[in-house]
Amino acid sequence: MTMRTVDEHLTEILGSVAPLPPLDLALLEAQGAVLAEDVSAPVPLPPFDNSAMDGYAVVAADIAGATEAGPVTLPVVGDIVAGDTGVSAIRPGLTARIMTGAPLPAGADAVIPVEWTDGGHATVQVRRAAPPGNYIRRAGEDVTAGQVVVDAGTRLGAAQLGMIAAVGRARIPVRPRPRVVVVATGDELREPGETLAPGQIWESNGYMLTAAVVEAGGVGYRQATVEDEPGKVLEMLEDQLARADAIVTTGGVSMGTKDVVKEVLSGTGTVGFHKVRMRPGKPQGFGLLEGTPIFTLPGNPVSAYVSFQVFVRPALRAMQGLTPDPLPTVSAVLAEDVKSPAGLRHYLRGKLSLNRGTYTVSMAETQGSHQLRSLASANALIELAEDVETLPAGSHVQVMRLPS
Ligand SMILES: Nc1nc2c(c(=O)[nH]1)N[C@H]1C(S)=C(S)[C@@H](COP(=O)(O)OP(=O)(O)OC[C@H]3O[C@@H](n4cnc5c(N)ncnc54)[C@H](O)[C@@H]3O)O[C@H]1N2
Ligand code: MOO
Repeated sequence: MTMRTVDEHLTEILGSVAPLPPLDLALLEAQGAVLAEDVSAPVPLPPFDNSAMDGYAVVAADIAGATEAGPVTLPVVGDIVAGDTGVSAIRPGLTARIMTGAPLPAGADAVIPVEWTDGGHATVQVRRAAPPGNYIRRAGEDVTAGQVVVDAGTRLGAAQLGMIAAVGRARIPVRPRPRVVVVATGDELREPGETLAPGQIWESNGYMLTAAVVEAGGVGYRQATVEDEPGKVLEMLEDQLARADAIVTTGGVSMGTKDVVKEVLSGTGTVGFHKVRMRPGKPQGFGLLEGTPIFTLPGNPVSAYVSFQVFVRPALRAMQGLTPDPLPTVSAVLAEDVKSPAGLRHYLRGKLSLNRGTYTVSMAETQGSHQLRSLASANALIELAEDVETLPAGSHVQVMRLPS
C-alpha cells in the first residue's frame, strides 16, 4: 500500500468522478436534485398589472380630496375578481370593485382598500386619498421576461420548485441524486434486533453511511452484509453495479488476514489501496469498477464516518454538478490545548458553540476511532493540518460543521 496525503487522495477521486447525465423530470420528482440548466421566465411576473388589495380601482385624481369628514362618492360600474379575463376599462369619475390578484382595469391608476370606504355596491364613499400606483402590483416587478429565475447548479428545494412552477415550467433537466449502494463487510456483524453470540457486534456503519449519503444529497441503498468469502463479496459487488452510481464499502481494507474487500478488489478495475496520512481513516481504497466509483472505507466506525465526509461527500457533490466543497467550515477558537500526531491530518470530534459572535470549539470526551458515542454527540470536526503538533487554547482552528 502506498502512502499519500488527504489532498492527493481527494485529487485522485475528484479527477475520476463526473456529473451524472441530466434527466428531464416533473417538478415534484425533481425535489432535492440539482438543476442542470438555467430556468428563465417566458413572460413577466406578474404577467399583468393587478390589485394588491380587495377594494376599488379608481383614478387617483378623482379621490385626491377624500377625507373621513369629506368622503368622495363614486358610482361602482363593475366587479373584477381574480381570473377575470375580459376586464373593461373605467373612465374618470367611475370605480369598479376589485379583488386581490384581479387585473387592473385600463384607466384606473390606484386601488383603495375596502377598509378606507363604506364598502358600497352601487356607489361607494371613499374616505382617504391615495397617490397613483397605490396597492397596484405592476407587471414584471417580480420577474422580467427572459430573466433567469433559478440558476443551473442550484439544489431544488421548496422555494425553487415554486419559482419554476410560477414561470409555467412542468418539467426540468436535473442531475439526479446519485444512487449509492452501501456495503458492510465482516463476519462479526449481525443485524440490529438479532441476538449476539460472543465475539459478534451489531452492524452500524451501513446504517450510518446510508444516512450520510442521504445527507449529502444522494439516494442510499443499504446492502445486507455478506459472508467474508472473496467469491461472494465480489459477486455481490458486481450485482450491485446495476443499481449504483457509486458504491461505498466499509471494513476489510487494512492488514488483517480476512481483509476481504482489499483482497477481492486489488487489481480489479482501477481500484487502488493506500495509507492516507490522516487520523482517523488511514486505510483507504478508491477506483472505478466497470466505470462506477467505489470507495472502500475502513471499518472502525468513526474512521468510516470521517472518511465519508472527507472523500465521499465531495465526490457525490461533483456527481450532482455541484462544487466539491467540504462540509461548511468556520474558524473557531480552541477552548483547550490540543496535541496532534506529526505528519497526519487530524480530525477531532468537537463541540462548536457560538458565544457573543465568536465560535468556540471544545473536544469531545473521547477520540478513539471505535468510540461512536462521542461522534453521536459532536456537532463538528476540528481539522488540524499535517504540520500541527501542539496548539494552545485560544488558537484559531478550522472546524467542519456536521450535518444537522
Ligand atoms: N496491523 C495493522 N492493523 C490495523 C491497521 C494497520 O495499519 N496495521 N490499521 C488500523 C486502522 S487505522 C483501521 S481504521 C482499521 C481498519 O480496518 P478494516 O477496514 O480492515 O476494518 P475491519 O478490520 O473490518 O474492522 C475494524 C473494526 O471496525 C469494526 N467494524 C467493521 N465494520 C463494522 C460495521 N459495519 N459496523 C460496526 N463496526 C464495524 C470491526 O468490528 C472492527 O472492530 O484497521 C486497524 N488495524
Ligand atoms: O484510521 Mo483508523 O481509521 O485511525 O482507526
